[in-house]
Amino acid sequence: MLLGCIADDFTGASDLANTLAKGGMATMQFVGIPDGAAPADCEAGVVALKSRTVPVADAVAQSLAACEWLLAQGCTQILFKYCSTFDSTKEGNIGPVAEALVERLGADVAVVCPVFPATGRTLFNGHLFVGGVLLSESGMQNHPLTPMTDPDIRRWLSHQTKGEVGLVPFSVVRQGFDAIQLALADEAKAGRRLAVVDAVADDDLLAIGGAIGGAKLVTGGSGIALGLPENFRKKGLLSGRGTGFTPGRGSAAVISGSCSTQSRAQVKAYTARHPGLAVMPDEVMGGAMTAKKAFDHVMERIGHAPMVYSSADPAEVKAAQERYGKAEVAEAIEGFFGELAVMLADAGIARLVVGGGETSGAVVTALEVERFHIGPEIDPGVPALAAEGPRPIRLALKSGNFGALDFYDKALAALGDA
Ligand SMILES: Nc1ncnc2c1ncn2[C@@H]1O[C@H](COP(=O)(O)OP(=O)(O)OP(=O)(O)O)[C@@H](O)[C@H]1O
Ligand SMILES: O=C(O)[C@@H](O)C(=O)CO
Repeated sequence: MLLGCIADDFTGASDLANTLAKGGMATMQFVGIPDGAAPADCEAGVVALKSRTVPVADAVAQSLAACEWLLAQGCTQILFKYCSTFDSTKEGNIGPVAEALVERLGADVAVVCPVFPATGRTLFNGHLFVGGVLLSESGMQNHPLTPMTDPDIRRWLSHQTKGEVGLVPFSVVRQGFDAIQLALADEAKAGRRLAVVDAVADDDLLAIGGAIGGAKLVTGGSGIALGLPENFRKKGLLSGRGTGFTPGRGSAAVISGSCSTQSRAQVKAYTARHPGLAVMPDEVMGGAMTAKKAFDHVMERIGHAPMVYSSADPAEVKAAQERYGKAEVAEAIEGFFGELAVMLADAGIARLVVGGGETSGAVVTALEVERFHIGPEIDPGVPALAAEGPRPIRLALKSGNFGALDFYDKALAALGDA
């Protein structure tokens, strides 16, 4: 393995794996830290953790353990992937994990670059924009777990770190390779181990990627990986082999546990043309709706690729959280979807599409997936996946905010056919 990646959630991991596979690296996504060695032909490995919102010490310990495993596989560069909207609180976890990795790897300086232009995330003078709007005005200020109330990424990260955080502004990035390398060397000389780097377009990310070919540690969203495969290709290290993904054949279903605005619009578009079962928190909490009931409902309509969804608007979500507790209702719904996914896979469903990061984590864990082969991109940041493990199902894991309105139809087609 050449490039070792640590992702702080499951959908983020497949977003990054998608970029690396598109860049021509033989890429695998691992679910947690594997017990044994990676397959010998894996050039980029992405270890998917669920560490975005766990206590800081747990996130650091899990990330360091993933780093050790990746180093043992021969990786010469480590990439720490977090969300393109920099999802974190003032306490962490991005800063503490990044600093622990800097220390472990003896890195001079690591870039901090959440930029992902294809989904509208750009960074200018250290300020993060989502679709042209400042992060703190983009809706992310209302995120239930990691409200992003400050768009100044250097300032936000500084709350989380022991050391000072640097900045390589766009005026430098636009000058290209040499200027970026010089600026990063200056940050290192000044003792700044983390430097936020501006970028507004893919070309900027390619230039930054070229300039950090020799870096021991890279941190960012999936965009920062755009230029990395070329560094390995130039050294003649890439085989040019495919990723090992093959499409599935058989019936399909969709699960949506994401309540984001985009997910709710996608659910509406999908259920206008396919059967849909809306699942209410009250029913799940009270036992009126069980995974078995939903399973029977799906199986009666299986020829039409039905969807089961709990996606609801913010007022309904808030009401359910107030009634039962935020963690309790999330756990119950995630458990419900995990159980449903196992029943569907065991009944021979060949293709399953899941909406929502936490929901995806619950489903993938319940299915006991060990690793994924990466298939074609469905929409920016979301690839088709072929699972290895006790249930070799084809899956797509969609981040809440990603995907076009017709995402679910496109995803089912990308996963195979009936
Ligand atoms: N109707 C509902 N009421 C309350 N909570 C819900 C409801 N439906 C889903 N949930 C919970 O809300 C959370 C949704 O998080 P999830 O990560 O799956 O989606 P997301 O936040 O939109 O996606 P991402 O993390 O990729 O941006 C889950 O824990 C889910 O169980
Ligand atoms: O970077 C992103 O926005 C996504 O890959 C993600 O991490 C969603 O949870």
